[in-house]
Amino acid sequence: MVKPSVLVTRRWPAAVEAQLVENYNAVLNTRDKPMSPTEIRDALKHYDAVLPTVTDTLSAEALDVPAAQTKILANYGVGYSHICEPSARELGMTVTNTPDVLSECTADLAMTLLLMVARRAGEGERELRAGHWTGWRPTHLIGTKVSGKTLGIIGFGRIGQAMARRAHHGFGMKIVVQNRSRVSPDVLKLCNATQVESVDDLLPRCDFVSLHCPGGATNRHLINARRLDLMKPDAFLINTARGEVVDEFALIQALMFDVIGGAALDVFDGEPRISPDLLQCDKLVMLPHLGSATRESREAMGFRVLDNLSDFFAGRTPRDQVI
Ligand SMILES: NC(=O)c1ccc[n+]([C@@H]2O[C@H](COP(=O)([O-])OP(=O)(O)OC[C@H]3O[C@@H](n4cnc5c(N)ncnc54)[C@H](O)[C@@H]3O)[C@@H](O)[C@H]2O)c1
Ligand SMILES: O=C(O)[C@H](O)CO
Repeated sequence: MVKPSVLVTRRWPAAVEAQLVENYNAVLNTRDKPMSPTEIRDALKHYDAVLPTVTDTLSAEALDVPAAQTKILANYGVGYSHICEPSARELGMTVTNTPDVLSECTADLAMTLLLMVARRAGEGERELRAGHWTGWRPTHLIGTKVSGKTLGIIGFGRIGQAMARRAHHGFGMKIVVQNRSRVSPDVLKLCNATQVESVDDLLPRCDFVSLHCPGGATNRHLINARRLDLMKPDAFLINTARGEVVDEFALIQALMFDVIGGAALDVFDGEPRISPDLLQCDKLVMLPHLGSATRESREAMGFRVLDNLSDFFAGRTPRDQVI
């Protein structure tokens, strides 16, 4: 039997690549450079499966391929807002993602960012490495206590709940959540969380606000100038969701004019390009999209893609089918 042809758009962990090559007629991207829209369109014409990541833009334009050979986009990652849903549907393509296996590690990173921005860890490290540390003193780099404070979580799905567990059970934080749909009382009870009706209700109540909703057009600029204004002047914003969820221009203004206390970002609008103005903000911690970047999660994400592919090619519904 001819093995299905599979294109992998980036380097993946070695053990997963080895399995892909064994099971499929797989082409790996040994250059590890993001594919251009033309390369993506070309791939859709020639491969049975394309395995993209967040760095590939599968826009309406890229998916405008009349005689596509590709029947499945098996995404490496849980967020799939880089794939145009209506176009994928129109082409009859199946789309899968890799939930769960990265939730704990992404929540760890969100907590890392929360602690770093509250305790001014980035500023401290920059000062020390620049050789500007003059020694311990009572007024040096005074941060904010985390324990017992109120954390607002926008998007109470897998990662939002993992974040709440860390904050509540580890740091005694009070949890307030806002989610698109109603959260079951049993789930709220696990962290003694309160669900509010809207983002506008949540923001003024919180000392920290952490974003865990998907990106895409619907959530673009969910956090804008008006909503930043609703936050407490000493509150902190943490974003490990998607860059477009926050209006970066509004955030820069809010940081420059002390509208909020600080922010910590793992994701950026138009990444890896970073607005030069963000680099000037001292009260900002920035990491290069590291949420799921552990050996364990990245391998598990790859094996989850393999599971989805083997279901699909065996004629079964993949466990992680999202489109
Ligand atoms: N930084 C990283 O490396 C990294 C890693 C993994 C995931 N992510 C991002 O995190 C997102 C969440 O992942 P997940 O597995 O928790 O997804 P999930 O589907 O389990 O949870 C998302 C939740 O957000 C809710 N939601 C959607 N829009 C909302 C809105 N406007 N207001 C309030 N709630 C809203 C949904 O109802 C859902 O409960 C992904 O889509 C991805 O973009 C980032
Ligand atoms: O959505 C995801 O899974 C991350 O952003 C990339 O791993």
